[in-house]
Amino acid sequence: MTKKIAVLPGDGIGPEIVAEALKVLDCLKQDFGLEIETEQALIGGAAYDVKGTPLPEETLALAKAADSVLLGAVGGPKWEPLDYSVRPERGLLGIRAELELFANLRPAILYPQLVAASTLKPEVVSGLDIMIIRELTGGIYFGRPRGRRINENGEREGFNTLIYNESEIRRIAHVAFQIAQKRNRKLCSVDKANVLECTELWREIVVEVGCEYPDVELSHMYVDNASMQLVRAPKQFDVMLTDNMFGDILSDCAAMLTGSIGMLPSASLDKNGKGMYEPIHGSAPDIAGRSIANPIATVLSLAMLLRYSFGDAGSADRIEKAVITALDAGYRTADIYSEGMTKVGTAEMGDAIVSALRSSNHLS
Ligand SMILES: NC(=O)c1ccc[n+]([C@@H]2O[C@H](COP(=O)([O-])OP(=O)(O)OC[C@H]3O[C@@H](n4cnc5c(N)ncnc54)[C@H](O)[C@@H]3O)[C@@H](O)[C@H]2O)c1
Ligand SMILES: CC(C)[C@H](C(=O)O)[C@@H](O)C(=O)O
Ligand SMILES: [Mg+2]
Repeated sequence: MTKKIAVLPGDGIGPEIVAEALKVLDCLKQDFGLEIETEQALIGGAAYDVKGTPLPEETLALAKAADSVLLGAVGGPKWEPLDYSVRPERGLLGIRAELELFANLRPAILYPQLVAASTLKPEVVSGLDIMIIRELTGGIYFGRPRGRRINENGEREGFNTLIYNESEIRRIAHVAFQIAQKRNRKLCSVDKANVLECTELWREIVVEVGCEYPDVELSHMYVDNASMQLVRAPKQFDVMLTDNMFGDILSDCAAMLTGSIGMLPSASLDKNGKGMYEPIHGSAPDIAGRSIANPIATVLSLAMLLRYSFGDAGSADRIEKAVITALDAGYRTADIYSEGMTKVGTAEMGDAIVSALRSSNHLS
């Protein structure tokens, strides 16, 4: 049966990078017979400009009705003067919450072709393959009360609430342990249990859930140390489990170990495995409209979509191999460029991936 993907390009570089992922999808449909239909809708700044809201009702309805969602990126200085409630990022947080996408999987893999682009020395980083599991619908991002007020001294105050209940921690911990079981049976839970009660509870629950997975070696690390260890000796990690805000920060940090933030895809899943897929980076306003953004994170997000939401590991593998072939051929967008390589723009990188995909069909 034909499956449907809701495509939400967003703003900034979002439409540029999503266009390349759609080229890859078209190739899979034409050359490999995939039966998938797509429908686009507005989100973020693009939606605000037309509809006055970053998450129009019809976008949410489409996302709910579709089998899966592919998203580009949202946000930028153009919308920063707006009230927080209608900023582009609100659209993204809103759709994550509405679809109950609590499990965010952010794999950080260093392709051998990009060792020179990593910020770390080859011997420290070669072979890097980490899976960061980030809780996505709770914690300080969503905790209440939140807001701004004038305090008793007449000063302005801003406040947010870091809150997790037991079941929220338990369900993301189960996801992390199950992923660890399929990988190298090593899980590091990252928290700030030495200071914050909320993450003290996090650690307690993770230990409890861990009793159900005796085959997984569980360790704990404070987030400040974890960020240092990530850039000192990242290969000590296999699966990392952490909360919403720490996961946001640690995944950007891990991205640079792989050469660029333009390389990291993500899957955000609900309890039934329905998901939304997006690169971990933002709308990159500094390079938007110049056709130089790296589309690989978005193309790899499409691969994750096919693997996790549609159970099509074959097509996902094909896309990942095509990315490797394009890198092998020396194509590099500016963010991953190193001497001797061929510098290309967003569309040329997409074309190189599509042509690698096509040739893999002729070879098979
Ligand atoms: N998922 C999302 O939609 C998402 C994620 C992060 C940030 N944002 C939003 O994006 C806006 C810009 O945020 P920011 O500048 O802090 O982070 P950003 O990730 O957009 O950009 C950070 C830096 O990385 C570069 N970069 C990002 N993606 C790239 C790509 N594919 N290829 C090459 N270079 C790339 C940018 O040019 C910039 O120099 C903000 O409004 C922020 O809230 C959105
Ligand atoms: C834009 C923002 C709301 C978002 C987040 O903090 O979750 C982004 O940084 C991400 O990593 O997906
Ligand atoms: Mg982020």
